[in-house]
Amino acid sequence: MQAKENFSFEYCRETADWLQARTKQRPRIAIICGSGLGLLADSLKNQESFRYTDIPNFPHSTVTGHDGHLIFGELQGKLCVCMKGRFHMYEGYPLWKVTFPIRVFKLLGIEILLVTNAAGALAESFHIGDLMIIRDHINLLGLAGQNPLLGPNEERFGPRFPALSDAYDGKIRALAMEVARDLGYTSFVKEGVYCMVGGPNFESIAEARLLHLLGADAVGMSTAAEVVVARHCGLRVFGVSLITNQVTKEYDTQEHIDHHEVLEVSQRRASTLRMLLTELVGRLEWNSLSNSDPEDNQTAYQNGT
Ligand SMILES: O=P(O)(O)O[C@H]1O[C@H](CO)[C@@H](O)[C@H]1O
Ligand SMILES: Nc1nc2[nH]cnc2c(=O)[nH]1
Repeated sequence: MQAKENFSFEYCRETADWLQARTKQRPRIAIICGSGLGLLADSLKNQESFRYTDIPNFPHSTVTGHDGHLIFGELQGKLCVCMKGRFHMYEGYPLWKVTFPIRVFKLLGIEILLVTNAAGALAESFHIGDLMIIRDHINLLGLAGQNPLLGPNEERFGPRFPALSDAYDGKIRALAMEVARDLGYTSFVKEGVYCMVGGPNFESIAEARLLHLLGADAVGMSTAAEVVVARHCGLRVFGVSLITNQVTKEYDTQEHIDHHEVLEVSQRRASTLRMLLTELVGRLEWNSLSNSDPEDNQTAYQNGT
């Protein structure tokens, strides 16, 4: 149990206010770029960029492939805020800090969170370079008691006991599949279950076999904790994993995954992932996804109000 430090509403508010005092952009979509996947952030138009080290209360990126900038801008005419680099528990951050930006996003008016990550394949049918739309997750840390929502519940964000049975938005997943079909991506866009482990080591053979037996199709060291916090505060979530490696499940192999290989594949496939997400963002229709009207915020920004 965290004793002293934790999320507080005021702490998140301070960060959100700091950002809103420095940009007139009022996005409703937030995107988290996984390892080596920052290309998407670079393609935002009318960018306003903030270094994590300058943002009050924000953790700092320490991992190669996680640049450490929060970028506001437009994608397909829609205002977005993009984390070019995320935080992981293995960096030494408690999970409430790993997921701190999600609650800041909520206070910024974000309604939809798009998460990306690099992940290793456990399913035999997955290949390096595939994109896995996340249907569900196994939050291994959460099951073991390491949850970002530990501690007193902040009712202004959400309920004590949030449901997670519909964590990954069905409508957005269906739309993404439609986009994949239209782009001719169906041969390498799959759906599956992502498992979050703590890292930083990659899996032993026995661990890989266990995770596969548990129903995981891909494994990584992020995302599920972010999604727990996002769902707690009512954000709609879409997630996609880029399969950067096969997780070894056999003892007679000489293969050894390393982070350079993960980054090499991420960077090689980043433009494909960017295409899928750009097209998806372009097709997100607020009316069919939520009850509120995005025009309010878009107009406010365009008028400079
Ligand atoms: O999940 P993202 O941030 O994409 O990064 C993945 O890549 C790193 C391992 O190479 C780990 O941090 C793993 O979680
Ligand atoms: N835990 C884990 N994280 C990854 N991130 C990218 N590939 C992997 C992997 O094989 N295992």
